[in-house]
Amino acid sequence: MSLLELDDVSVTYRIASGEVPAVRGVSLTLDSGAALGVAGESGSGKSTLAMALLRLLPRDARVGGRILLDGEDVLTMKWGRMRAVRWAEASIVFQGAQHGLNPVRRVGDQIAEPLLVHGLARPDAARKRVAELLDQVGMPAWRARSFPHELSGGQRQRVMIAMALACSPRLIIADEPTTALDVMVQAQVLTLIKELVAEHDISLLMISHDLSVLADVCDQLAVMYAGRVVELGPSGEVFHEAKHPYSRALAAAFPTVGDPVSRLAPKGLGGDPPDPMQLPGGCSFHPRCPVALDECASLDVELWPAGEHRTAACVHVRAKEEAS
Ligand SMILES: Nc1ncnc2c1ncn2[C@@H]1O[C@H](COP(=O)(O)OP(=O)(O)OP(=O)(O)O)[C@@H](O)[C@H]1O
Repeated sequence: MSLLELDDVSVTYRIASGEVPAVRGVSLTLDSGAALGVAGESGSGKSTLAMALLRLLPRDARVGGRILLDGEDVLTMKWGRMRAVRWAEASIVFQGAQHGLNPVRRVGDQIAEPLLVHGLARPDAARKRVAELLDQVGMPAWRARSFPHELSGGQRQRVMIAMALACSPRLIIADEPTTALDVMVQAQVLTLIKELVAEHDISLLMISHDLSVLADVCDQLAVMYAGRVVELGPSGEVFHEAKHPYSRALAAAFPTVGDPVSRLAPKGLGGDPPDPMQLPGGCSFHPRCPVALDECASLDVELWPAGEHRTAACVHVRAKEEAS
């Protein structure tokens, strides 16, 4: 059964000079207990999509489509219900924990806050739960008394994860949870996320520009380009044998040391992602695509079946499918 279902979700920011179509017609599902990764370069709309899920976008953002969390449409929820859902049913871990934590409050108080606000524990029980949560993220209980500036980047990110776990949500959205960390700490935090998700049967929607990280943690991978999903499928398959030329280039941009598959992959992408206010006609990727055909300048192909449980939005995939 799907815990999260996105149906034709779009997000447009209204700014002084016009409209920015940041997310365009995204449909995805995340099953209970599963992990879905959303990959893409900077500006592809990943964070906008994540924020839309819990209605955390600024007022100038207009969201369309349907976002069903356990069958309930997030976009039409009353604010009271929305507040109850945040933390308790779905929580979010942001990129760079220094921005997510209050610098002048002890971390234990911050971890306890969602429990107290949602009336899930009285202060004494909340204190015990904080110690338990710190233990789960590999930190000693006395750290509850620390202020964020007394912790390392990795420890701060662990605190954010403890906060996200506090109310035992069914869904955690992790937006670049390890990007600001050095490689060793990144690996530790990723292992922690994997373990916690498996142990607590939590569904995970994880966002990263790094396909290799997502392939390691997630079951399914969605690759976004210019606000659209251009490829979707089991993560190992999308990472190692991507069907869309953009996913192939993205995978090649993060070669795995000693992995012959990634060494054979095409080189990283040239050029820049397009300005969403001036998207190229046809397939948005065609000006950067190494295998573009003339028709790609005018034809915007939808997601086509690309093997079992896989889809990709590319004219070559469509041609192969039509020929078979
Ligand atoms: N508040 C805003 N007002 C106007 N445009 C915005 C706003 N926030 C984001 N955008 C634009 O929406 C597009 C998608 O941005 P978003 O931050 O979702 O991308 P991203 O893939 O998460 O990038 P990154 O990895 O750099 O965080 C970008 O073109 C960005 O400039």
